[in-house]
Amino acid sequence: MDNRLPHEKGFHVSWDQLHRDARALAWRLQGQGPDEGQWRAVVAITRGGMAPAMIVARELDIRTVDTISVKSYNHQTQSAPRIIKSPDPQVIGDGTGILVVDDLVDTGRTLEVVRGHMPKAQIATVYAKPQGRPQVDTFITEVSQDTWIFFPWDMALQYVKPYRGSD
Ligand SMILES: O=P(O)(O)OC[C@H]1O[C@H](OP(=O)(O)OP(=O)(O)O)[C@H](O)[C@@H]1O
Ligand code: HPA
Ligand SMILES: [Mg+2]
Repeated sequence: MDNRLPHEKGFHVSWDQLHRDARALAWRLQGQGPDEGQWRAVVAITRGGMAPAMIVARELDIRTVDTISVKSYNHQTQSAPRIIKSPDPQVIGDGTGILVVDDLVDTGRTLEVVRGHMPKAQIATVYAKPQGRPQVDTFITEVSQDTWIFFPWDMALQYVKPYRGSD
């Protein structure tokens, strides 16, 4: 057990679970926006933030949705994050009234870059690891730092061998 690689400690999230957790995030966020509880727009951090951002925008009735693309991981290896697509500056301004949504925060480096771009935005993720927690304003479920979260868009159903048996 202890000789497993860190990413082999897996937290596997189904579409159903993701939908439930993103809805729980929307429930937690409702009424917290700066303008009578509402936000002007949602900005999804692509690509993983797009599914939860859609669900949150639907629940909170936010019709303006933009994206920011931050590239840092190649599979499970991280390099210096950089913005490869910015949201419309006329929509986001300094981030006031903007709700930024991502699937998870791990080291927090992605959100650090996003915060630099929109200092006044509120940042929400569905899942959070301890190292990245200070970068998030609102999240739903915390998982340990040595757990790798597997999302439904990265998985497929497949046969699993029984614990006992010849093959
Ligand atoms: O807190 P950090 O250590 O910076 O990691 C968190 C980020 O890493 C993943 O995105 P990734 O860069 O893999 O791109 P993707 O969303 O397109 O899969 C995840 O969706 C977060 O955006
Ligand atoms: O645990 C994770 N799962 C998927 N993508 C990620 N990007 C950083 N950490 C993770
Ligand atoms: Mg991402």
